[in-house]
Amino acid sequence: MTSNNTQSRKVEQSRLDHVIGEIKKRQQKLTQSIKRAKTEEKNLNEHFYDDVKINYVGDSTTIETALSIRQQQQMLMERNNSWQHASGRLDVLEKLENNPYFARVDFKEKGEPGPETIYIGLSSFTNDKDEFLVYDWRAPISSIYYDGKLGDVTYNSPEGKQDVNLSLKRQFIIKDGQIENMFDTQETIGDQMLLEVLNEKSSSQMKTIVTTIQQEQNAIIRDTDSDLLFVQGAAGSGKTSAVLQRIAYLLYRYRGNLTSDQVIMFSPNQLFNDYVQNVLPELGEQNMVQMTYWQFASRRVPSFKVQNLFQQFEQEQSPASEKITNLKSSYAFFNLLTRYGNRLARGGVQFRDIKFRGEPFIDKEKIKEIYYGFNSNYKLMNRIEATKEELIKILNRRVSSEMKKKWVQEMIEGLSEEQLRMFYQQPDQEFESGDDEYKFIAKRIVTESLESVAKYINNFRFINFSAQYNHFMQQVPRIFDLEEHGVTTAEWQAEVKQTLSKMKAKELPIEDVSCYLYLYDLLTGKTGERSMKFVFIDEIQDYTPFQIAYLKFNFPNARFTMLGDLNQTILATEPNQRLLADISHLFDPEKTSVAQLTTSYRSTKQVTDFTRGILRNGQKITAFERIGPKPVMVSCSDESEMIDELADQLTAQADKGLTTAVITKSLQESKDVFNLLKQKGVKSTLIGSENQRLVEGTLIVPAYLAKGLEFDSVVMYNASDAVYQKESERQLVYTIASRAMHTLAILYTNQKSRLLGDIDESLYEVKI
Ligand SMILES: Nc1ncnc2c1ncn2[C@@H]1O[C@H](COP(=O)(O)OP(=O)(O)OP(=O)(O)O)[C@@H](O)[C@H]1O
Repeated sequence: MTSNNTQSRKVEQSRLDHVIGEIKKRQQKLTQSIKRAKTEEKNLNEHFYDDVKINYVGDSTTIETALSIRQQQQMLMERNNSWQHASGRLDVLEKLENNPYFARVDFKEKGEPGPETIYIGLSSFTNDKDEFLVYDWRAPISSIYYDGKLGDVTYNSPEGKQDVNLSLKRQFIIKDGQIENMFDTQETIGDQMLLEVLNEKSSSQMKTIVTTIQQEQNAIIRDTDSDLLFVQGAAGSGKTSAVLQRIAYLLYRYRGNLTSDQVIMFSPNQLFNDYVQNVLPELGEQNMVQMTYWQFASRRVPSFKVQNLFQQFEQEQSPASEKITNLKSSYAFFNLLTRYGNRLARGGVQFRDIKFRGEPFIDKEKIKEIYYGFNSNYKLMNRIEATKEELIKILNRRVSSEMKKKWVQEMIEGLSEEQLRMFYQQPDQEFESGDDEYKFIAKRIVTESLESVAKYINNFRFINFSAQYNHFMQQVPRIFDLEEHGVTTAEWQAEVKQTLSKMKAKELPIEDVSCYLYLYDLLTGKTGERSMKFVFIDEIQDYTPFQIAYLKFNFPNARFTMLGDLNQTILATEPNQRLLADISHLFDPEKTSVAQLTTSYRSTKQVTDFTRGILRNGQKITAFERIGPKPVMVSCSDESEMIDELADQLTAQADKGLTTAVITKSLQESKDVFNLLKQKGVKSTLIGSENQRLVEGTLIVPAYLAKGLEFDSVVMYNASDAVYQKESERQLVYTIASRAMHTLAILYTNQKSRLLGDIDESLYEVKI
């Protein structure tokens, strides 16, 4: 129902004018107080020492001086904090000024007399009398806007569940301080508003969805009970959107106890990081920490080159090595490593000599004796710490014997007067005798030289981690039933050989890097990043159970939100089938929630109905009623016709100012298409690496980089049967096609991929 009744619109506009007036007044006040605080800070800085009582006589006065300095510093800091806080607030007000709110709800609380009216916007705003003119969309009461139909509704407040009766729900579209449109709605969030939002063009940056959050999404956003919140959602159902608003919600809900650096989000690739980076700032919050699993793992092993996304996607694996990759990625393998780690308390740790000046200094036999000399109930962590302490003690004891060595004598003899003086504590240092001076210098030389050894010990370099990983792999057939996982001992041995030669060449396959890091952590007693409170993992279907278990181990105090679409696995690895079952072992079932999002908002009904047809055992996917053209399948006689067809389509799209992505299977094919188009004078941008930025216009992008993104129009290039044949590629085909918002074209030569064969013919047009 639309409420464009002129009278009520006038009333709303005049209320809006009033609120904007108040916001402007507040802005002025804040600007002045920032100015004042800045001037005060400047003055304080300039006259810092004027007000500090400096007195160098006697101990007590020095303390007084220090106190006085501290007080000055504190004042400075307070001024600084206050203007920084005020300027943060000013940023928010700037956002509110043009568009202070997007909704109004009227409701009556049980037992209260008249109905109350509240307005909901991006952030709260109160007038000088502390009356709320706007409520933050994250406030407990705002939930009724997203959750309830008119009538009785319940919401969660800090005091518990509250019942209210909702009598009006009004949505506004406000631009530059003017109400452009307003609707009254009975429903949770009126389709009309949603339609307006969804009909907009795509952009290279994701937008916020606060004005149209859907009820199921609201439940995900506001969940504060679960240790694990697992969101399964169809392509385009708003998983990523919901989760970004969830982060904003959590930062609001736990303000004071949670900062954005205690929230981390793992994303599928760096392109995606760029795509979502504006959402939180638009909501007035700072971005969380964001990285890919590859970045997370490879920064910890700087001496290795970790296999990247491109290599993973484009590698051809033999069936045997595929089986082994699956095994190494499994939860069973994670448990095996844990068991192996426990056994190391009894024997098997691989030590390395500690050398000094190229000579063995403490040999590995000695280190082993120390390490295993401690009480048998010592855990690995205590054992290594105690060993470290013992080795440092040995090091300290060796200083005096080392001082008598010939190299020290030679070194001192070779020093000029000036160089010698550099070792003095103070330039005019005096010694009782030449012998004293010699001893002093010798001690300094030796301690300085031994510093590198101390560092070596402190960094646990006396353990040879590569050899340890090798030892583990050699042990596997003895401590694990390989046959049960369909792997023969011979296959395993061949794999070990290959991994070792890769490690010699300083390369680590992605599945090995997690094992390697976990083993490292077990041995050194590293217990992860304990300060991280919330971990978000997007596209969870592309993670292996091992990686998830390792992330859980690495963030022991965090609550997890995992989002995924089990229909969109881009890397066709088998353990994903058991992903949910494996994950559930890691969390308390009482504290685990599973949410489903089934409506696809990204694509038109025609595109969604078509893409659903690609899936065999697809989860339930409902199309949102937004109408567009049917997808088109274009059969071309050969490659050159396919490029001609593509060029025609792109030219037509570009005229409409739409962003089109041409998605190919491999990077090489993207490069070829890009060059061929260039020859034809068609402008496009090749997205060949994760480090690029998304731009408007025509993009050529390989499938594995299109993950999580969306475009007005998608052309799936070369969807021929020769290219997409394997059943395991069905989800990849689905992922590609489901990137389209408004139009989708599929080009192929000869025969279209068999994976597109089951789609009902009424769902697409054919062009020959
Ligand atoms: N409640 C909503 N209101 C308006 N737009 C929405 C809403 N929910 C989702 N959308 C839009 O739908 C599109 C898809 O959302 P999003 O990328 O979050 O989906 P996803 O589930 O993460 O998709 P995929 O798994 O395919 O990457 C985005 O353009 C988003 O803005």
